[in-house]
Amino acid sequence: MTIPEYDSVFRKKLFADQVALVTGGGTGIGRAIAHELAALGATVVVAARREEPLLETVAEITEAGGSADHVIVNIREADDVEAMVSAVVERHGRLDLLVNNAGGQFPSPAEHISPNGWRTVVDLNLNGTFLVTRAAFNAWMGEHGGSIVSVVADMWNGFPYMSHTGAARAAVANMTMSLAVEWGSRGVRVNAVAPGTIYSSGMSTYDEEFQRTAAQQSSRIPAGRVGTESEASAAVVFLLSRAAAFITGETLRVDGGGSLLKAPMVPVEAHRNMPTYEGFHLAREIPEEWLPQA
Ligand SMILES: CCCCCCCCCCC/C=C/C(=O)SCCNC(=O)CCNC(=O)[C@H](O)C(C)(C)COP(=O)(O)OP(=O)(O)OC[C@H]1O[C@@H](n2cnc3c(N)ncnc32)[C@H](O)[C@@H]1OP(=O)(O)O
Ligand SMILES: NC(=O)C1=CN([C@@H]2O[C@H](COP(=O)(O)OP(=O)(O)OC[C@H]3O[C@@H](n4cnc5c(N)ncnc54)[C@H](OP(=O)(O)O)[C@@H]3O)[C@@H](O)[C@H]2O)C=CC1
Repeated sequence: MTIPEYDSVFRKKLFADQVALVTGGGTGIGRAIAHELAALGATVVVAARREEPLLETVAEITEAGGSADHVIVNIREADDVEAMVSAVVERHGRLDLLVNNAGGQFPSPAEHISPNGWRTVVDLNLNGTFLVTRAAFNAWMGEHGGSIVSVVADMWNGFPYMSHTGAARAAVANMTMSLAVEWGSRGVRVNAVAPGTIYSSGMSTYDEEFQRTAAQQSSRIPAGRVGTESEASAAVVFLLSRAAAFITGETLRVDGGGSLLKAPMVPVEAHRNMPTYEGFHLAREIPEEWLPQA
């Protein structure tokens, strides 16, 4: 099958002569970002643990007329990360753009997350993101400038049943602000994109029940639907580009307005387990009909 070039809204040579590293670039949102950057002239290196999806994405980009390459990495391993960034700079001579897109988690009530499960998700989404960011700065960007975008998540009102990832992504948003301040004088911009529910290929890594819950999110999104991989990619590409030259330390929500609603992602079970406080004996008692009905 012939692969058409990515139909980006941005202009063709926006990233000509620039080198981009996209972690998790073999699948889903990362793959869309890799395609879009390549269509806009960047040489793109995609990196992840599984080689097959990386090879497929590289082949697609090459077929579409772009320039791409891959590196195998586990971003949770500091040595792997150093080797990845060194390989990019050795092979391509520079590293202008970094997209920290690799990430993931599993749904679970907090009390059932094992210590190792918590550590694994925090290691991947927070520590891994830091390791890659630090390596890119030390190997190239600290001296030559650059632009970094990390993919986080809609965690502003907490992330029930994915509390590990909520904590890790909030920490990345905070780290984004710190690094924007520390590295501004080195010509490095640091931003993040927070997707809401995106119908990405990553959704099929979850079981049917989770996917059903995710599909039902449309009713609590002002846009009336979930998002596409391209919609997440466009926001990342904008923040990487010169059009965002005066934006740093920002986390841009790409969620169709979903994070503005107070409605929880999962309903609260009806219960009467939260005792009231009445410090004043003349205070009104909440009447029966205002309490949850069985
Ligand atoms: C019902 C909930 C709310 C619904 C809301 C709907 C709204 C949708 C919003 C969607 C937002 C986010 C979307 C996405 O991010 S899309 C997809 C991104 N991709 C992924 O998430 C990839 C899938 N996940 C994983 O690959 C893994 O979860 C992980 C990232 C953790 C990588 O695991 P790894 O293979 O390295 O880890 P191990 O298998 O070795 O396990 C390490 C410890 O973690 C425990 N674990 C792993 N999976 C689970 C599980 N499903 N449940 C419980 N525990 C798990 C595992 O047992 C290990 O711990 P122990 O050693 O103690 O056993
Ligand atoms: N889809 C959605 O609704 C949302 C997605 N996100 C986030 O967006 C990002 C992209 O997700 P999406 O495209 O949907 O899902 P995918 O599961 O397709 O993407 C996750 C990517 O991360 C890579 N990855 C995972 N662990 C590691 C690791 N230890 N080292 C290197 N690479 C790793 C995976 O490749 P491999 O397994 O080969 O290593 C995969 O390519 C993720 O961070 C995700 O959590 C955030 C909010 C909502």
